[in-house]
Amino acid sequence: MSKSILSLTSLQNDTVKAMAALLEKKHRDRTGQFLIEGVHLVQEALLAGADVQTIVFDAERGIPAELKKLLQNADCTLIEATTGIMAKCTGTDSPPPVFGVVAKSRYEEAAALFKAQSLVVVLDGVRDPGNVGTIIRSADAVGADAVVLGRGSVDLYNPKTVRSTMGSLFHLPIIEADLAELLPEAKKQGIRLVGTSLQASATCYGYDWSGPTWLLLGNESNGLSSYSLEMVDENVIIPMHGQSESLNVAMAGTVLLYEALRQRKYA
Ligand SMILES: C[S@@+](CC[C@H](N)C(=O)[O-])C[C@H]1O[C@@H](n2cnc3c(N)ncnc32)[C@H](O)[C@@H]1O
Repeated sequence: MSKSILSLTSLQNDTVKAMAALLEKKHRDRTGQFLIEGVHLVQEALLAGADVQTIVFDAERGIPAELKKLLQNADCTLIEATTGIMAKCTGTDSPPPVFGVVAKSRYEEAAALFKAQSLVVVLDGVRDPGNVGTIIRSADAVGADAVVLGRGSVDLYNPKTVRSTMGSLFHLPIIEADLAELLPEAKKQGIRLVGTSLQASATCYGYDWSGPTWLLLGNESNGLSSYSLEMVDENVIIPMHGQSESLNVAMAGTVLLYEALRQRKYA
C-alpha cells in the first residue's frame, strides 16, 4: 500500500500531541467532527463517501484487511498508533483495531422529505441513543427517504447512536429540525402525518400506507408531544394482546415501517 502512514507512538512529541488533541472528544465537538469506531463503521463511511478526515489503526494489529483497498483511494490522514494511544483516544480499555474521525455533515436541502411517495420517520423527543440508532437502521433497511430528529431527541453524533446505526447514518438523510416549523410545511405539501398512540382506535394493519407518509414516533416515557398529536392526520396502534403496556419505540418503529413496506411492495 503506497499511502504514507504517520506514526503515533508517544504522547510526548508536539506533533503527536496535536494529533491526540484532534482526537479528544472536547476538540472533536468544537471542530464539528465525530468518531466512528471499528472496521464496519469505517468501511461504511468510506464506501458512502463520507468526509473521513483521519483514520487511526492499531500498529500492532496492522491495517484491517477489509480496509486496505478502500484506503488506497481515500483522501484522509492515515495514522498508526499503539494500543495504549488507541485506548486513550476511544476512552476504552479494549479499543477497536481502527477508528476514524469524520466531519459532521448537515443535509441542507430538504428535498428527500417531500418526494412524491416519501416515507419519512419523525422522532419526537426520542432520547435513548440505542433507540435512535436502531430506528435509523430500520429506516435504512426499508428504504425510507429520511429520518427527522425533532428537537429534544438525542444527538445523532452521540457515540452510542453512531454505533447502533451500524453505518446506516451514512446511507440516508438525517435531518435535525424544529417540528413546529416542519410539520405544517409537510401538511401544506399534502403529506399524511401518521401518529402513534396507545389510545388509537386504528391499527397499523388497517391503515393505508401507500401515499406520501411521515411516521411520528414519540418519547420513551411520554409518547408524542401534544403539539404532534394535534398535527397528525391519524393515529395508529400496533395491536398488543398480552399484558405489555407498550412496545419499545425502536421495535414499534420497525414493525410500522415493515407494514408500510409490505403494503407498498408486497401486498
Ligand atoms: C414506550 S412508548 C411511550 C409510552 C407512553 N407512556 C405513551 O402513552 O405513549 C414510546 C413510543 O413507542 C411507540 N409505540 C410503543 N408501543 C406502540 C404500539 N403498540 N403501537 C404504536 N406505537 C407504539 C410510540 O411511538 C410511542 O410514542
